[in-house]
Amino acid sequence: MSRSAHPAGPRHADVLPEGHYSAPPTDLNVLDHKVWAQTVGRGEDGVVTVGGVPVTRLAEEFGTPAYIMDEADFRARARAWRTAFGSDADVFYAGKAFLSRAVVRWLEEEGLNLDVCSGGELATALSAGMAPERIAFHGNNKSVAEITRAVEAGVGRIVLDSFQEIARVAHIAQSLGKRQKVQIRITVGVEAHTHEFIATAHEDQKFGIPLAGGQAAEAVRRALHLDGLELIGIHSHIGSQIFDMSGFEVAAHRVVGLLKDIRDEHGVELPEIDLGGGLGIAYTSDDDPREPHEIAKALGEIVGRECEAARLRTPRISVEPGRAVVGPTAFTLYEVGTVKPLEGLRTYVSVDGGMSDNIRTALYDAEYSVALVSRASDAEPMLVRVVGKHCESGDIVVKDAFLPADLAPGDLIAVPATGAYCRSMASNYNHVLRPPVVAVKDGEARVIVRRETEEDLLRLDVG
Ligand SMILES: Cc1ncc(COP(=O)(O)O)c(C=O)c1O
Ligand SMILES: N[C@@H](CCCC[NH3+])C(=O)O
Repeated sequence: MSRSAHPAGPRHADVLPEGHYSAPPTDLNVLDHKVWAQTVGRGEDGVVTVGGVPVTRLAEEFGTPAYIMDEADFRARARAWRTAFGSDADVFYAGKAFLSRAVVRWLEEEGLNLDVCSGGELATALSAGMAPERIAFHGNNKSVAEITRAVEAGVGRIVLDSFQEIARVAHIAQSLGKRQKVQIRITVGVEAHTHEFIATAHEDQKFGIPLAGGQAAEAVRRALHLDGLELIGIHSHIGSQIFDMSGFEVAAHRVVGLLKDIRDEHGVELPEIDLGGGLGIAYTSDDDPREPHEIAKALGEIVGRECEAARLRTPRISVEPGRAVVGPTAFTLYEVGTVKPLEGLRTYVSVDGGMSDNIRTALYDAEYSVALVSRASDAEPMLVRVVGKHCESGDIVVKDAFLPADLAPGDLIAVPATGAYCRSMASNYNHVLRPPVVAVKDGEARVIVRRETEEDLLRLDVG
């Protein structure tokens, strides 16, 4: 995710501080569709529209800050994954990226399944009418209550993450008189090229059972002999926001290797493998994401080739994209509150949200871009840091970016590519109310997750 510092042109060369900014774009009014949702555009009056609706109308009707989601774009991306993987594979959307009942319905209509990783996500899916057999249940520490609910509901699979969980799920299923379909999540020992907090396939982290030292093989041995379990496959998820395909390829190779060992030891050919999510998206114009059909082709080829060499029946593949489906489909709309130029440094632009609606910059040093969306401007670019309203100097939304020098309080600015892991990781820090999610399509806008109110906040405070 790193970018190198560029000389920023004569106007800035003598005043720019150390940083990781690119040169200012030649025209700040242009919106790059690498990072903006597909139906976003700038009208003749300079106001940005999405799904045919001007952002000024959205701000008036729904307030700011707000996450604005392009429903047509979400559906198109979901469909692109479905089409790329075809009928021999399953696509499980990872609900942790962003989940709401409307999203569950879109997924069902577009033919995607759903990965949930908590009782809350499971409850959301079930309450929206998702067929339980299309749900995969994840997590490294599912509670007994969560497992019981999932087994009772009849989820399509539970992904087992530890030896204790193998025994726990078997016991719960058996006591409910059921045989639960399960996969075992293994750690393939790949160092994914991403931020260390979101890499999950190296050995020294909490997820999965290591392939190393025969541990995964031992987990399979146990699962195959427990009456409450039907072992249907092996799962691997190497991390998130990954551009380099080689990690996925190594993972696929090692998972197929384990299938072969299982066949050789037990005479059983497991019918499925899941290769997780993790495909990166463009947060800035410097990022070059891979397309679903590229990953489908690469994974299909490697699994097919290796299974043929091992004389294994090719298992059904599944994948779990989250960010790559929903990330690019939304932007966060903010109103500018104050504009504070710091001589020789940069201009601090304070917005009406911050780290409570987007923690990713503080947590992962993530990079974002930003644009003035309530009007066009021909003013010179100025180097800005977009910050929130929280009592924290690390409350940064966009670390280094350029906005027009005539930016003023009351202007609307928007940060694109905030569909994934922003609303789902939002907090009430400083008792700030979480923003709504507004879905826009064909000239219509509707709230799919409403803005939190002070009543919502106080309802929980029962002391
Ligand atoms: C098991 C599992 N599957 C899928 C995902 C989705 O990842 P991403 O949003 O990067 O596609 C995650 C999160 O990293 C995960 O932990
Ligand atoms: N929440 C992370 C990714 C973790 C994905 C879940 N395993 C992000 O915002 O990038």
